[in-house]
Amino acid sequence: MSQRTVPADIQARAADLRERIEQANHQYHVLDDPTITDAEYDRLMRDLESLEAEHPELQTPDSPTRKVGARASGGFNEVRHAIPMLSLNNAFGTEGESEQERFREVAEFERRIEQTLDRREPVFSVEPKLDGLAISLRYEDGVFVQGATRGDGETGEDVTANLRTVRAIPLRLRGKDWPRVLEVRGEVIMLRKDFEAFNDYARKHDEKTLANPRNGAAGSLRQLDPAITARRKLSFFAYAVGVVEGASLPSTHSATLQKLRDWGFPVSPEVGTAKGFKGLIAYYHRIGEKRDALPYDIDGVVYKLDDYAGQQEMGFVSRAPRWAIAHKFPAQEQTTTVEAIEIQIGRTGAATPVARLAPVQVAGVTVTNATLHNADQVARLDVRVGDTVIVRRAGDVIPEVVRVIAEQRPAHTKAWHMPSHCPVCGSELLREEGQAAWRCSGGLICPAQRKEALIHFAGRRAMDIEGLGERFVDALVDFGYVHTPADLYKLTLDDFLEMKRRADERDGSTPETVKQGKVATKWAENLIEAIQASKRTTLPRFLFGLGIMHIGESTAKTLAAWLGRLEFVRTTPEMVLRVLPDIGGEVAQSIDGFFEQEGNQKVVDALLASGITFTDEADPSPRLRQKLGLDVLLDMANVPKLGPKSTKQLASHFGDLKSLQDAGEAKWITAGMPSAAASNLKAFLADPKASAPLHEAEAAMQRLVDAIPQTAKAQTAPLDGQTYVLTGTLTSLGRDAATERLEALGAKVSGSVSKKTSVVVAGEAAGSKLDKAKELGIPVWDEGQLLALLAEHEGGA
Ligand SMILES: NC(=O)c1ccc[n+]([C@@H]2O[C@H](COP(=O)([O-])OP(=O)(O)OC[C@H]3O[C@@H](n4cnc5c(N)ncnc54)[C@H](O)[C@@H]3O)[C@@H](O)[C@H]2O)c1
Ligand SMILES: [Zn+2]
Repeated sequence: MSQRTVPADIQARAADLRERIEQANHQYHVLDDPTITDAEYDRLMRDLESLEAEHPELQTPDSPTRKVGARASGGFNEVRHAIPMLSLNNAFGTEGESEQERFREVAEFERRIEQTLDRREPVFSVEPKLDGLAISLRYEDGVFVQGATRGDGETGEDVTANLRTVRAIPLRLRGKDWPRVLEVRGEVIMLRKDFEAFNDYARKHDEKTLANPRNGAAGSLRQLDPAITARRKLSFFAYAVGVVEGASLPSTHSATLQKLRDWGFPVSPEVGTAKGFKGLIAYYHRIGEKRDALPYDIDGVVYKLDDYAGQQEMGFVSRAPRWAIAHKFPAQEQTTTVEAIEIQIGRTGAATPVARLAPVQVAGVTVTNATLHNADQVARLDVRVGDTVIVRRAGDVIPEVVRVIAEQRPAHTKAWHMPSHCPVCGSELLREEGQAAWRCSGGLICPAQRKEALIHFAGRRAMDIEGLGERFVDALVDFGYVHTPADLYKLTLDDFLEMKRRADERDGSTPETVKQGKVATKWAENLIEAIQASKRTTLPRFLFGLGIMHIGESTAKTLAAWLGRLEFVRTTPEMVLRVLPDIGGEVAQSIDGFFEQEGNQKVVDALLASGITFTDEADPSPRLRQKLGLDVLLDMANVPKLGPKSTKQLASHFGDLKSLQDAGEAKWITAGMPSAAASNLKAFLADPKASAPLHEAEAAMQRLVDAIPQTAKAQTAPLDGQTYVLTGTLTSLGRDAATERLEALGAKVSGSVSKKTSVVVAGEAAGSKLDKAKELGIPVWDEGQLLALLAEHEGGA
């Protein structure tokens, strides 16, 4: 056999390439789950092609170099294509001086057509090469009857039901002059924005993400349940026709595309015509520059000889026409290795894991970092330092790691975990329940969050410093005038004028001070006045302004209402904070953690030293007495077998921890405690590590109770346990004031109506909440009724 003339190692290489290509084809075309990048696939294919060219004896009719796609077996009916759906030959750029050299393959393609047809500078249809899935749509008497995938070019899959859910595909043709039978070919794609939206959702809900839009399109179209296809937004562009019966088409491809537009098919607006090699390359550059801004992924452009007579004459090779070629762009996905996984802290404190990569060219740009989005995504992909990964860069989206190539993982890698502390400021990283994102808790002291923290601090609902907007905060921080909110109170008129001058200079605008002389200092005087005025504030505003994680306005109010003074908010340990209403473990931990941080303590001290005073500081609420005590402490201890009944008994017998401990096990049992629980409690108290927080909590409780004036009765607030919902415009009171006053009386104010709502107060133009209230039979009041309630109780408080 002639094969014997080919050296064994070459034969082995060809066999190896074929196997790898077949495997990749199966992954890509049948499973919609590629394991190598297109760039790598193209390299394998090129290697095989050149081996086969050098050793023609190696060529076999079933070589992947001669085949189109793959025959799928996905549970769909088969559709035979009367006219085969072919592939395209590819042209890649190479190194070279002139464009003729760099685009040698395109030049050869064009020259060959010139020579064969004996025509100078033929006209081509030039089109973006959409990166999706080729399909064929059959229309009979103007009605869509069948749609199929390309498959192996001869036989595809019947995906009619799924295609009917793609909006861009007309179910009925427009106009009248269409052929009785018309087959339209084109690409089903997923727009980048739909792809991003799909993945955003998946990452938030801890579901599998799509690797890229082409995968999204192919995977979605080949779902057995059309409802799933309908939910994934797919788009379509037409670029060719197949079978045509009962009418003749124009004589050129470009005129046919115009007809398709008239009949209601979307054709890419980037499609045009060009003359000769120069025209082709000009188009390539033009679309290349536009590539990032296009709403969809393209992996190149396609040049097609425009007139059908010429196409006929050029004919076909095994798997592709000779009258067309795909000119590829640099690939949007490449493989590289992960050198480190680091954390980046955003303006709002969000911690994003970022992969540091061995530098790699992706879509024409050197990429050294890629986002991993969030900790869940790292876990889902199981990205590790040392891994070989596929990186994708498309459009203006930041490059991202889309998958790990598991087979190439080196030995001894370790799974990655979110670090416990912020790399910028050292504060703890915390995660909100049910949220994918981790955040740095060092709001005030974290340089990464400085600007956002200042804007929050100065905000209307916090310290309310009018006029201190984003632009000034940017400048104050960038030029080093302000590091923490406390620095604001030290700023002088000269600081502001100087800062503004530099900001204007940086923005390239003419400084107003120069333009208008003295008058222009008024704004700075006003700002300083606003800063000084903000010193007289309320405790909830101040607490909210500190930007402690999880502390919204309402939690700030709860803290102030129960603990009374900043001093107590600062010193009450987590365990005790938890007994306050609506303050769960996470919130308590966050408050405690914040005030334990030395940097935060310094900032708060500096703020107080600058003269901040609270108009509403008060004694701790007398209601606290009921919430504190030995029974509550023992509850916190979580001693096994110690139920609420024994806790109560012990508390009433012994009063505090010390008396309890002094009394000893025997007396506890006499006091009614089960012996098993007693020995557990004994062990607990004997272990200083376990019981220390309890002692600390008891001391904090004592401080609070001591601060409650002896005369104050342990009264409950008049509206305790009631929930109000405010809706519409409250004209005489305003919603904020109404909320504040209701809460001061012990009521809860909620944003949504539920069965637990006591009353809905409806102002002007109240909307859906009113309907909901009626539906649930909840009393609806007007503003007058609310005012009457407030007057009744506020007088007596
Ligand atoms: N990563 C992998 O494992 C893997 C495996 C197999 C194939 N692939 C990718 O697929 C390519 C080969 O697949 P192929 O045979 O479909 O070839 P192709 O994608 O290079 O070219 C043919 C296809 O281009 C598409 N196309 C887009 N715009 C077009 C237009 N305006 N006019 C005509 N066609 C247009 C059609 O779907 C057509 O079928 C490879 O180069 C590689 O990029 C990747
Ligand atoms: Zn930080």
